[in-house]
Amino acid sequence: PQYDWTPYSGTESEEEANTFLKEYEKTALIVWHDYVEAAWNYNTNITLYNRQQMLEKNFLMAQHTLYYGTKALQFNITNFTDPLLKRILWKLREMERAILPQDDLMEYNQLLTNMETIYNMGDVCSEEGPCMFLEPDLLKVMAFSRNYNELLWAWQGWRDTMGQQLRPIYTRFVELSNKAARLNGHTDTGASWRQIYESPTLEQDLEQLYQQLEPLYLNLHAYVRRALYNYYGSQYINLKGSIPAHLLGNMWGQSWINIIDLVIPFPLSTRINVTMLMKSQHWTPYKMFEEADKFFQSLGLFPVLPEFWAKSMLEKPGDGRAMSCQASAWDFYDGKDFRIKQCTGVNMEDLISVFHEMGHIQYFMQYKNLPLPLRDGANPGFHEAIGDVAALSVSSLKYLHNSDLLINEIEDYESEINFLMSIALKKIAFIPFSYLVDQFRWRVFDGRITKQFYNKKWWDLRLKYQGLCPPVPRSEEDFDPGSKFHIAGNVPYIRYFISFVIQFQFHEALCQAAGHKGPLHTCNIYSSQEAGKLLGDVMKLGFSKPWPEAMKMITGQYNMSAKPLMEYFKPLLDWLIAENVRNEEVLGWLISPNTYSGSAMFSLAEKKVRILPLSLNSTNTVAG
Ligand SMILES: C[C@H](N[C@H](C(=O)O)[C@@H]1CCCN1C(=O)[C@@H](N)CC(=O)O)C(=O)N1CCC[C@H]1C(=O)O
Ligand SMILES: [Zn+2]
Repeated sequence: PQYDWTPYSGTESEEEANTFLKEYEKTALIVWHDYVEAAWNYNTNITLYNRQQMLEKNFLMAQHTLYYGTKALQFNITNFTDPLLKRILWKLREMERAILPQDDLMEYNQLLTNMETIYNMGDVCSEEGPCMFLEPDLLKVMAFSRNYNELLWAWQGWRDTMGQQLRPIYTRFVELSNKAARLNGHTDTGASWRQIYESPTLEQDLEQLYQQLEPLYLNLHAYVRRALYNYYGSQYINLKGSIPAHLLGNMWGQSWINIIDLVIPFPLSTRINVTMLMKSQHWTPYKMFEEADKFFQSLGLFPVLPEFWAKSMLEKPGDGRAMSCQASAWDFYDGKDFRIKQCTGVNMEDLISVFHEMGHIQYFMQYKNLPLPLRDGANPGFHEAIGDVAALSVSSLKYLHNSDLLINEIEDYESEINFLMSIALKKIAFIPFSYLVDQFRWRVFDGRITKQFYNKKWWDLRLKYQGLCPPVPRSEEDFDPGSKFHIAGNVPYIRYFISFVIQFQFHEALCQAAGHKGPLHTCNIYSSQEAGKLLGDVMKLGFSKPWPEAMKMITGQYNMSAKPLMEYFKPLLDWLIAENVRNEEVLGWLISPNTYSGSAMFSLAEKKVRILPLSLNSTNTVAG
């Protein structure tokens, strides 16, 4: 497109603004599609050529964003009446990196692509055997090894590979990111990330939700710490302390589902081993995606389109190419091309991931006819929640039984607790992690965390919220946050914390619409058109209304609430409290002096042990 930089007078009418938006839309569709296509080619096949193409297309897209964003600023929208027109112009004004001077923009994109490339091509090598990539090799070790030192090898190896390389790049990246944020009128990048939620009390609201959920986490943490103590012994586990971060079955300790064999409450009762049944029934990745597609159709929602099956990458190709295996969903903004890239394995954890990604695809399809700037979730947490809401039904014993993924299901108390534990190991364990990632980044962006303390502050937050500690001393030569995809790839993370809270609100509302009777955790909304309509109507809104209105459409209330989540896990919390009382557990962990090698930093010893009134029904916490 040719850019005519003559400024508007500021007296333009709404009609002229609408003409402007039509031109914007026509050109944006082309420029965005070209960029997404190039990004897809790079992420599915990392070569120098594909990387160069992606950088070029990103640069062209940035020029387009800068031109139309600058023009959008010249309209005097205060006297406009059309709310949608005002909302779209408001959205266009946020130009993010495109506002940077060209050399800064080039550097910004180089830094970001370097971090992504390092992350996607990172591997850990040892004397014997081939080098291991993160996915699936190292993730398999973290999930299935029960050898303390083998787990440490994978955990430390990945951080050694990632940390030292990413630290200098990330430090410079933060500077440029903040420069762009300030040019866009924000104080820093974190402020511009939070603005999308349109809520002046966002941080307080989130802290309040966290406080409500903390007792659930503290009880799960104490119970799992006991189980790990029983397995690994007292020389590795301190029953009053934090848990070594590499023993939870996951590279980041964000989901504990893989150690269910060590923590299952009633080992002799119904053991859900969906993975084993999927393999014995010869499931394939393709069938896993078909299962998810069928689920959404059963709700009266859209089936995925032919392009999805033709153009997605549902398995890692066997040709040894370098690619990003982090599962992701892609909107090509042409109303028919929507894809998923996932290195899918035939197992339950990946089936849940399939539903998560297919939730994004469903959202893309539902809002595909909206003006481009409104093709987004009501807020990013909404986009993350859709697939997980479906997965809550799919994980239910009823659904698993109907799809022959569960045999001899006995609906007794013990199998109920076993079931709730399996869900809690994913959902409750994730709460503190998903909360702390952007607590860290907001502070890095606003300067409360300065670059010489990146790693210490990261571990302070990991200790404070997750009650995890590094199994070996860490120093400021390391950059452990960089071991996580979303930090290397600069993808905000608070959206997942929000999703994990609101998905239970959605689940409760959809179960009610589906006429479900009985405890929330037994609900399965499969084939409920009523539930599907609620969800579909909200997705069709896209970003056209502030998210509290979308929230009200589904749940009848405007705000986020932890109640449905607490309600869902109530039977488990009661069991956990009783179990922890019986074992005389100390809830919480010592915030002991952390010794850091290298720069020999010491943090002040805060002897803060949380002692909870362990009465059976109170779940409030009192800081000791
Ligand atoms: C496995 C999942 N992959 C992300 C997702 O699906 O959100 C990918 C990578 C980052 C963004 N993304 C997208 O696909 C976006 N295009 C979606 C959109 O359109 O907004 C992921 O990273 N998850 C899921 C649970 C927590 C987190 C994790 O694994 O830590
Ligand atoms: Zn997602």
